[in-house]
Amino acid sequence: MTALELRDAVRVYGGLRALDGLTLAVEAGEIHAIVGLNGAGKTTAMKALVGHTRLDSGAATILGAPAASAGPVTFARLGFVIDQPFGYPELTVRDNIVHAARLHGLDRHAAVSAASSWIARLELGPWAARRARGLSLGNRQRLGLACAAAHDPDVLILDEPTNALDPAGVLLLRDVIVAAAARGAGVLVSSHHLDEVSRIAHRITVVHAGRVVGALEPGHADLEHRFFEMVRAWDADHREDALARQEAPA
Ligand SMILES: Nc1ncnc2c1ncn2[C@@H]1O[C@H](COP(=O)(O)OP(=O)(O)OP(=O)(O)O)[C@@H](O)[C@H]1O
Repeated sequence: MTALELRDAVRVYGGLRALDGLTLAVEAGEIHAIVGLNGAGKTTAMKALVGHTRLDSGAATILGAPAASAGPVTFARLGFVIDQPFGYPELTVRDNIVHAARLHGLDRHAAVSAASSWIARLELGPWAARRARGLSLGNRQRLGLACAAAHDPDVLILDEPTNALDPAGVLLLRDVIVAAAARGAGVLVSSHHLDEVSRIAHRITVVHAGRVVGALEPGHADLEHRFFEMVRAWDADHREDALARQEAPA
């Protein structure tokens, strides 16, 4: 089953085509990584998939439902961290996870139990009773992951989840992603760390200038080199588009 799909997605901000005909899909049980330079369109693609930005044309679907009009039943099956990790600053780490799980449909007992197990799993124990506003960036990222994943979603979307994580956090995150896919969830993850995505992704798609410009083979040597080759080849073939992107008004 297709967990997520963007088809011919176009999103224009001012004069800039943040998405310019982007098409990609994530199947159930699949880890699909998107990689690209700053400004390539990765976050915009994810926002379109969760209905946080509208498309000018094309389609975005979650579990077969149009993303823009997906209701609570669909959203209860989705978990995501896009841009800022989720977390109410005034709530404790534990209460944040409980509330996130409740918002995703778990009853109180299941939510409390999920919070305890995710605090242990992401090694957040020392901070469980602290308010989120006092957390370090890395621990906020761990909390955001727990809030996105504590209800065992069928679809998980993670935008650069390793950003602020220490090496222990990266290992924990890797386990969460691999385990989610192993139980059948579709996972879409964006990253600048080709080595990291190469370890876990089933598919790596290169996004550039708001579109798909190629795919990298996970586990293959010298992914950076191949990545830059693809990006430069596109720029060379589309000099005017590349220049227009640099000069587009903000
Ligand atoms: N709300 C907005 N208003 C105007 N322009 C925007 C907006 N959101 C994104 N953009 C522009 O759209 C383009 C794609 O941005 P996006 O955040 O999707 O890139 P990205 O691939 O996630 O980049 P990064 O790796 O830096 O996070 C960029 O040029 C960005 O400046």
